[in-house]
Amino acid sequence: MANFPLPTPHDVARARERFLSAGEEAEGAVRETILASWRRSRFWGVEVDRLEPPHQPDVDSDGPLMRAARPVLERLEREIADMPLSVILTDAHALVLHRRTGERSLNAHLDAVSLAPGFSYAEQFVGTNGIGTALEERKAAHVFGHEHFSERLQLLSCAGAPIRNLLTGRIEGVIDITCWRDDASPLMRVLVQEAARDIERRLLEQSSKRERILLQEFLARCRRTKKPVLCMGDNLIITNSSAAHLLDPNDHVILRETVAELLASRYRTDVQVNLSRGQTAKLRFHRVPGPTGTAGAVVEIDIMPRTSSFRTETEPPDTWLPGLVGRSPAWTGVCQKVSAHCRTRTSLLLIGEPGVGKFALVQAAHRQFFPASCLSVFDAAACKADAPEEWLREVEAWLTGTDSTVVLRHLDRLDPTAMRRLGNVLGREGKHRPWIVGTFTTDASAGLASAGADGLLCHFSATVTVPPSRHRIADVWDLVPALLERHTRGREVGCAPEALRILLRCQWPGNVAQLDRALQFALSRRSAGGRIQPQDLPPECHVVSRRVLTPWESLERDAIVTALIEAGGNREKAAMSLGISRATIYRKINTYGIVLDAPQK
Ligand SMILES: Nc1ncnc2c1ncn2[C@@H]1O[C@H](COP(=O)(O)OP(=O)(O)OP(=O)(O)O)[C@@H](O)[C@H]1O
Repeated sequence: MANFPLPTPHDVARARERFLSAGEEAEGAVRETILASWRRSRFWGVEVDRLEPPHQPDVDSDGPLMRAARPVLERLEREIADMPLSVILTDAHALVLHRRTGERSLNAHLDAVSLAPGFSYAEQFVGTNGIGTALEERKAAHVFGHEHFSERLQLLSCAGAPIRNLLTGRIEGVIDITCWRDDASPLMRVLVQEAARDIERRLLEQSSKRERILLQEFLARCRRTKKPVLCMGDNLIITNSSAAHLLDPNDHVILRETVAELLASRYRTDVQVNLSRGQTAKLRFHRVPGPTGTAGAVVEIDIMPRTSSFRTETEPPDTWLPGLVGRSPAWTGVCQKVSAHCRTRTSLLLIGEPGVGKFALVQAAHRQFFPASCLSVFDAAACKADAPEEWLREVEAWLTGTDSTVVLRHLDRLDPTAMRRLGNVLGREGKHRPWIVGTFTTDASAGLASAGADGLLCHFSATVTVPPSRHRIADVWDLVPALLERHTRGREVGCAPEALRILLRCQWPGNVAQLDRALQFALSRRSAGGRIQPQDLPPECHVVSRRVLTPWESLERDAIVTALIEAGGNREKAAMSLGISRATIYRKINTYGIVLDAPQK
């Protein structure tokens, strides 16, 4: 508490005027927390005369925070009924989830300044205010009248208190009371702090048995290791201090998605991911069972020895198949298995996401072990759904009449009847015995294993799952030069270290095929030669999220990335060129996980 007289509203108004017009910072004329917040608001580029907080239509009005807060809000609302006060609850990003106001004119004014459900009152969008400033300061804040940065908020006073998850210490939201400037009282701050504590207690009670189990498992693992450890449940991510030190916000996005994917799939192994600062991390994944189903996962993170931008060449492992590159254990393991099945002509179903290299593996193994015989490829995409006989007849003729290799590609495209009939065909023994390989493409968003493949498994003697690129990201080191070489015969085109870093950070939902397309795109922009630079890469390389976008969202994301690159990374210029507000571009950059590393030329 300050032990000198608090500045009068008149002093504050004058200090604000001088700060805004001349950048003067009159010591003592305004509280230090407010001055710090004004500086931040200026740094964010918040416009004093324009108030345009970003809007998100889908607010989570029945999430854990809202459920815990509901009785507390109802009690407060009863207490303030008919008073010129508004009670507001936001999430941890200052997005308003709930507002209840005791007086009509105040209600209308709050609508006019968009302090309403679905709008974000984060400091970076609206400047100093009780909600955003409490989140920035991570403690209760009150902002009276002229202390607000924005002109449009001068008539209001507000007090906000952060609500913490007492298990994790993470801030879950803010409870705020807002009133007219002249009705303000320091008691508002006391009131919101009490309400925040009540909500925190209820959140703790509500936190399910699952979270407690998960937390115990996390603590037990942390006691056994000094390595970075991360724990993830439905609404919970906890890290130990070495993980907190290691990971930045972009890594959190990557890890959250990877762990969610592992939780959703039957895939149970260690995976590799590339962190945004360039290290490769091996994730040791431990599923934690809950009272019903899975409670979540505890993940130990091993940082692999750092390789420089130019990795040292080592001898290719004997598992390498001709024309294929990659030396991650996950990939060489797959090469080994396919080679073994090829040598013994064991019929094989290869399962994996689009573009992971299933067909390339069969081609390479065939070339390695049966170089003199032919490879026959039947693509199920060519099998007519209403008349599959023709395709099946042709397949059968080859299966029973040749000892070459027969590849049945894209078996996922067959409908159940055609699959059953193909099963019968595969069951009939022919005079010759070719090596039969089926490929089954799974949906990237459905995880590694797919229920659709189950019906086919019994018709093949073995199955091999080809892991997606994001789980063997170190292979990108070898893939980039190999794929470039394919498209630039005779032309010397390399990849600058900064561009390679971006390629290593990408999640590649379309796998090697997508990496190949990205390199072809970059080459088309480098027709004059020279090394590929970050700005040559396609827009999807500049994002860290792997959320599946609608076609419209992809177009929007690409337009924003392109505008940002053209504006040299300047968000304001990019927003202007797109004809959208600065607040909107900030929100979209967050939503799409757009990351532009260095200032772009
Ligand atoms: N390890 C690798 N080394 C070199 N090229 C690779 C490797 N893996 C994949 N490729 C290349 O990536 C592209 C996609 O591979 P491929 O067609 O085999 O994928 P797929 O898994 O069969 O895809 P889909 O299921 O979508 O048909 C091809 O150009 C292939 O040559």
